[in-house]
Amino acid sequence: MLKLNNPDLLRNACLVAGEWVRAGSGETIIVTNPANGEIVGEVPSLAADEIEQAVDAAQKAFTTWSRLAAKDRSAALRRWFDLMVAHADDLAALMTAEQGKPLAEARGEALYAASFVEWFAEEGKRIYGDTIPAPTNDKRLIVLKQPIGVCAAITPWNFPAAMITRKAAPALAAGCTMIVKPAEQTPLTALALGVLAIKAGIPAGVFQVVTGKAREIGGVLTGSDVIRKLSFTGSTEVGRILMAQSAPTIKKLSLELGGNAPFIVFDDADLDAAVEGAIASKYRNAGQTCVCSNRLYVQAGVYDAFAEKLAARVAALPVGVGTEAGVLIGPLIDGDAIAKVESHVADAVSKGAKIVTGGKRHALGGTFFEPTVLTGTTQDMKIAREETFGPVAPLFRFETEEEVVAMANDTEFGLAAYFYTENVRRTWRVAEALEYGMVGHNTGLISNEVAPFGGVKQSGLGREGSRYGIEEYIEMKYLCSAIG
Ligand SMILES: NC(=O)c1ccc[n+]([C@@H]2O[C@H](COP(=O)([O-])OP(=O)(O)OC[C@H]3O[C@@H](n4cnc5c(N)ncnc54)[C@H](O)[C@@H]3O)[C@@H](O)[C@H]2O)c1
Ligand SMILES: O=C[C@H](O)CS(=O)(=O)O
Repeated sequence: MLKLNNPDLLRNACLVAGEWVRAGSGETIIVTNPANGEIVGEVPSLAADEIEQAVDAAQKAFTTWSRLAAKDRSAALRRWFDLMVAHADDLAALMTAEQGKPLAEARGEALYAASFVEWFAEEGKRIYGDTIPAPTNDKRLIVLKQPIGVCAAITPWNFPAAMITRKAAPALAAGCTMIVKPAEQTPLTALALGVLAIKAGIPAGVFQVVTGKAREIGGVLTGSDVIRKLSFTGSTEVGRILMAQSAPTIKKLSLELGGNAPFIVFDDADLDAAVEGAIASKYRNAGQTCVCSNRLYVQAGVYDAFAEKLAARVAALPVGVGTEAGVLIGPLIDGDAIAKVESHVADAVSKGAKIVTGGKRHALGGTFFEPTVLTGTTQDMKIAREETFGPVAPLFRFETEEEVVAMANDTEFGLAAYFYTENVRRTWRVAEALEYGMVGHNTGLISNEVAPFGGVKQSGLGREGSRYGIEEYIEMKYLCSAIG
C-alpha cells in the first residue's frame, strides 16, 4: 500500500481550470505497480469535450499570466521548486509505485525535475530582445520576445516528473500556459505536481493535467488552433504521428524522441572509468532512458578485458522491488517492454552473439529482467538497429577510429553518444564526427538542467533545459517605428 507523508498528493482526478475533476462518463484508467501488478490508483479518462474545457481555461489564464511581471512569475515558480524539494520523498514514492524505478533513483529524479523549475524561474527574468541600428535615421528597430501562448505537453512514463517540468518550467517562466497529458502508466506523479503548483500559487488554468485515451487527447491538443505549441517526449514513431497531426495548425514543435546511443571505448581509455560509465549510462532506470547506451563498441585491443570487467560488475547489480534498500535495477514498465528485450537477446544469440551474464527473465518473475552483457554482437542484429530500452549491453568489437565512427553514425537516431579516450587529438576528431545532439567524453552521465538536451536526425527537434530551452516557448516580434 502506497503511504505518503502528505496523502494530499495522491489524486484520482484531473486538474482542469484549478479544479479537480473526474470524467463525466465516470470512466477511469487504473494505475498499477510494475513490480507486482498491484493497483496504485486510478485517474479519469476524460472525453474530448472535457479536454476542450482545459484548452478554454488555458486560453483564459494566458491573458493574465502572460501580463504578470516576469519577476512575479519567477517567484511563483520558485515556490513550486521549494515545494517539490520539500515533497521529494513523496514524489519519489509515487514514481517508484507507478514506474518501478528504485526509490533512491526516483528521489534523484524528483530533485532533477525540481532543478528545471529552479533554473527557469531565473531564466524567465532574462528574456532579452534587441535594438537594431536602423539603415535610415527616421526609423527605430527593436525585437520583442513574447510568450507563444497556450502550450500542450505529452510526456513519457520513464521520467514521470522530470519530463513534465523540463517543459512546464520554461513555458510558465516565459508567460505561457500549459496543458500536460502524462503517460497512462504514470499519471499520479503528474497530478502531484499539479497539487504543488496550486500550493505555490500558480493560478487556475496556467498548469493543467489531463488523463485519458492518448489518441483522443492527442487529437484535441494537436487539432486545436488555440494551442500554438506542442512539446512531446516519447518514441520517434509517435513523434511522427503528432508532427503530422500538428501540421494543419502550423504548431511550433519540440520533439524529444528515441535514441540508439553508441558507447565507444578506445584502446587508450581508462578501462575502469569506462566500465563505470557504461554501468551508469546503460543500466540507469533498468536501461529505460532515451540516452542509455544501446551499442557498446570496444576496440579490439581491450575488448576481452573490458567485457570481463563489465560482466563482473553487471552480474553483481542488485535486482528487486524499488522500495527495497540497495536495489539498483527495478522492473521493466510492462509486458511489451520485456518481450522486446527478450526478442533483442534471442535475435542476437541466433546470429552468433554470446551471453556473458544474464540474458533471461529474472527469478523474481513479472517484468524483472537479468542485467545482461552480450559479446560477439554485430551491426545486422536488431539490438544494433532498434532502441532496446532494457538492461542489456551488447559489445561490438572494432579495429579503427574511422570504422567505429562510421558504425556509430549508421542509424536514423542522433540523440546521445559516448566515447572514452585519453588522447586529446582523438577527442576533438571523434566529438566533431559523431552525428548526435549530445556527446559524453569519459563520462556516461550528461544530463542536467543547464545544458541543451536534445537530438538530431530522427531523435527530435529543439532543445530542453539550458538558456536555449526557454526560446522554445517564445515568439520574436520585430517592431519598425518611423519617427521622422
Ligand atoms: N528524447 C528524450 O528526451 C526522451 C525522453 C524520454 C523518453 N524518450 C523516448 O520515449 C520512448 C519511451 O516512452 P513511451 O513508451 O512513453 O513513448 P510513447 O511514444 O509510446 O508515449 C509517449 C507519450 O505519448 C502518448 N501517446 C502515444 N501514442 C499517442 C498518440 N497516437 N497520440 C497522442 N499521444 C500518444 C503516450 O500516452 C505518452 O504520454 C522511448 O523511445 C524513449 O527513447 C525520449
Ligand atoms: O529518457 C530520457 C530522459 O531525458 C532521461 S535524462 O534526462 O537523461 O535523465
